[in-house]
Amino acid sequence: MTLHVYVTLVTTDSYVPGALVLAHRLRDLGTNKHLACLVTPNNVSSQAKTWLSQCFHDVISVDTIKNESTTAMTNLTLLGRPDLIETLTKLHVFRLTQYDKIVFLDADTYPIRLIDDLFERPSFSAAPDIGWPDCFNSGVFVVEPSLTVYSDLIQLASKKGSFDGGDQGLLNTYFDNWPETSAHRLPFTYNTTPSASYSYAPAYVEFRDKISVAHFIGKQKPWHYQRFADGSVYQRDNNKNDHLQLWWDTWDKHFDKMTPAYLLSTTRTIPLPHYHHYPLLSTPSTSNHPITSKKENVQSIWHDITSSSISSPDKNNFSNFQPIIKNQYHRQHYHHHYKVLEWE
Ligand SMILES: O=c1ccn([C@@H]2O[C@H](COP(=O)(O)OP(=O)(O)O[C@H]3O[C@H](CO)[C@@H](O)[C@H](O)[C@H]3O)[C@@H](O)[C@H]2O)c(=O)[nH]1
Ligand SMILES: [Mn+2]
Repeated sequence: MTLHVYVTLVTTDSYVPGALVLAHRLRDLGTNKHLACLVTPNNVSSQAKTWLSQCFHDVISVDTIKNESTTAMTNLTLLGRPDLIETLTKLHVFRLTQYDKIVFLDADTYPIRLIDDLFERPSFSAAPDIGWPDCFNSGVFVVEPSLTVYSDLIQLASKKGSFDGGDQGLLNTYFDNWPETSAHRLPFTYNTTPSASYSYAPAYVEFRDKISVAHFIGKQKPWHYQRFADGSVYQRDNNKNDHLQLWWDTWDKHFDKMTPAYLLSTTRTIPLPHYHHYPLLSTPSTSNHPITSKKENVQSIWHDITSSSISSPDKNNFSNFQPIIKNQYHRQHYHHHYKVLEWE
């Protein structure tokens, strides 16, 4: 029997919510395939591993592959994602020869429909990247593991490095004939990046019903969003993204009201999705809004939080709010991030 497996990767606790929702969603869509999650020993807590092992058939511990060269750091800075220093760990997927065929999915992907047909695609298949369609995006790919390819990739990483500092640059250098081989080119609907949909909005409207996988690329992940008391996701931009709501619907389906609180009380290291128990603190406006460019405004929001009359059992547990403000602030004003953290 051929062993077909969906594989994802978690190198930090901060991506655990993504992996949990992904596994549940794949099952909700009716797949009978095996589900596996790669985890690294350093930044994934044992609490997180327990949760993952309840959702995945296999939780496989792998070494961190860190790209610490100066060039890698420069390239990742160019990409605006210095946090992706460990994504070469994804290369371990190539050496999972205990499986015959793998559909790899980033922890920030969300299947819209059953995608088992991907296992019929040849190795190596991937979909174009929205930023440079002659490169593939490495958040979704189909592969037959091979130790030779794995060691070639490791060698390439140490000799030549990755042009973006992450796995995507390296894989595109290795599979450099990909843009010319149509059999290996998955439709963009298998790796649609709604967070970047502004680049061709009319196409997004025209083809949205054909989307198979949404991929929330970039710094802002679905589990970072605030929600209104009715559970709807709070989105600032006019470019509203329905997929975000679907992601949260899956979260709500599988994790009851008490789950996040329970998790937070047992470990404070997993930044779990912000539960909608908390209403938004203020109506969006330029002067009094969580997303603000001024330190003073952040301070005033902090004051709103600490003195608010919101009645919630966790009213005094302000640490629940803190990550949200950090994240929103980070997204808008990346360069001030560390200053703000210090200030907090
Ligand atoms: O702190 C981290 C960072 C990454 N990951 C894992 O690595 C994946 C890639 O990181 P992600 O934040 O999803 O990157 P993207 O925003 O999707 O950026 C692009 O660039 C990355 C680096 O080349 C590629 O890995 C992605 O597939 C590609 O879409 C995640 O989904 C997780 O599975 C973690 O577990 N913890
Ligand atoms: Mn991703």
